[in-house]
Amino acid sequence: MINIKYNAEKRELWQKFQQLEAHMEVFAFSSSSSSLERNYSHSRYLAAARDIKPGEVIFKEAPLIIGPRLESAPVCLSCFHVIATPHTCSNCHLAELCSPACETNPNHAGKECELLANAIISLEDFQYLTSNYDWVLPFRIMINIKYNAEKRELWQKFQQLEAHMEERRNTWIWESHKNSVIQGLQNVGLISKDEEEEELAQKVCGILDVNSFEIRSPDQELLRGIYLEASMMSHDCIGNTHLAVDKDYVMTVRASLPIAKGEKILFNYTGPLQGTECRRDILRKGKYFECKCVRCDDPTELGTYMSAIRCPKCRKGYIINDKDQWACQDCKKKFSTKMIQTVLDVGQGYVEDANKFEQHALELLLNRMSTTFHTNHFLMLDLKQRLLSIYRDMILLGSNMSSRILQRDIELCHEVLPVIETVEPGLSRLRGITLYTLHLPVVLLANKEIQCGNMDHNQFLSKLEEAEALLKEALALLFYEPAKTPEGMLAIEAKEALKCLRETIMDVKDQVVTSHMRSIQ
Ligand SMILES: C[S@@+](CC[C@H](N)C(=O)[O-])C[C@H]1O[C@@H](n2cnc3c(N)ncnc32)[C@H](O)[C@@H]1O
Repeated sequence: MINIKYNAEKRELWQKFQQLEAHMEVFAFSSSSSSLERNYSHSRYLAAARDIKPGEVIFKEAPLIIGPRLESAPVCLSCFHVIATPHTCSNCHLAELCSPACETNPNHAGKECELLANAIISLEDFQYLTSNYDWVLPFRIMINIKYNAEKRELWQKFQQLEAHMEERRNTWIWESHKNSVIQGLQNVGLISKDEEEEELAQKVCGILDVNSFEIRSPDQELLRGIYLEASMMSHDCIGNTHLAVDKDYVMTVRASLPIAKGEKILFNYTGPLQGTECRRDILRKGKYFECKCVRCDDPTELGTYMSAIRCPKCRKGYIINDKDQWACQDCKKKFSTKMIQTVLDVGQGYVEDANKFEQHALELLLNRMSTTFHTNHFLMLDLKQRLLSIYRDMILLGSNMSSRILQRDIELCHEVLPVIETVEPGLSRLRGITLYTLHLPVVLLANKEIQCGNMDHNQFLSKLEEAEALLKEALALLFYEPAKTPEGMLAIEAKEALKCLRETIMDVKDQVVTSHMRSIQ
């Protein structure tokens, strides 16, 4: 300690010493379903301690800490509801809350409130602290975990999370945290201008950036939270887990696919419907590694062609990226990354502008973009998802939709389902939502057809049974969603819809039997 740690000249050696393995926590997370392992590069990961079936709970975990994201809308620092009418805490005169009742909420009351109350700050610092949220989570980690003797063990576990300090040092993110978070912590008197304290604060920021999970507040605003065990899951662009966070922010990690004993427990750190370049970029810039999973290694993205562009030369083939070279699969013409990026940027621009488009304009755009992009291209999937959500809302609001639009709704569902099944196989929230969405036009169209006399009772019955099978499958997938989340509420709706549909099916079956009896009398 005296020669290395407290010797400013040996800062680098102290850092190297600290990075040596101490085996502090090797068995700390071991449970009956998962164990903590290390790979050849000493990076830690979770592995199955036994064979795990889809739907089985691997572990449940409460967050170590939660707080607003770096660029959050104004949320109450106590209850995380979006602030409608701001209320400044009457004790610290700094924290923005949503009501006086939130002053006593333990998320803010106590040490945090006291420290902020005693901070001597300038008007400029005050303005910064009240209009930014980036300092809140590092601040909470420091006061609640680091400076809390009862949480020494948790602080040690937190400190052992990957921070990628060397990759981040002196980069834009390092400078940005220095000018915002670190200054914020200094302003409220939590850390001094000492180099070692700044280094520690940078480490806290790095750990938060690399390991936080995005979670949703009661009104769906995104927050970030640290889950010590869950953060040990490695990434794969095809995960084998299903994560759900309930209203108390407790996370349940279930197997989404069968996981054999010894296999890694994996979670997709990015979105399932993002293209390879985009996923790799997020992982490179935010998690500091190159993904080498089977999906990233396959230029066709497991046959989905989610990043493929139509070849402007032969107009038959698709341009895909094989080992950093974009080329048409058919005519073999090569294209520069710059040109592909330009095409993507233009497409991205159209999709962003389409944010407020209504259904007709979105359909036109989708049609226009289909001359450039593969039907499963991630930009096309984005538009298709938006259309599906518009059609779902129209049906649920009781709009009178034509048979043509209902057919189109069914067609879109059938276009996106195979992609979802490939990139998020097994227990998939997205598939559950899409199956629920699909059953609606199937029922409505069948009702229209029988009313117009285009369908007999047997055909009607078989369509209703098709919708019943879709709903049953949707329910089996949405069953794991915590109540009070949008997906949990959809699961309740799906359960009700299934009950009604089964009653209708019974009635129709009675009618079929009655008409059959009549016909033979
Ligand atoms: C949330 S942490 C996971 C736990 C971490 N391995 C540890 O030892 O603390 C994320 C970090 O793990 C590593 N990692 C996760 N998945 C990876 C993968 N598929 N390939 C390479 N590194 C990975 C990266 O360093 C990444 O920044």
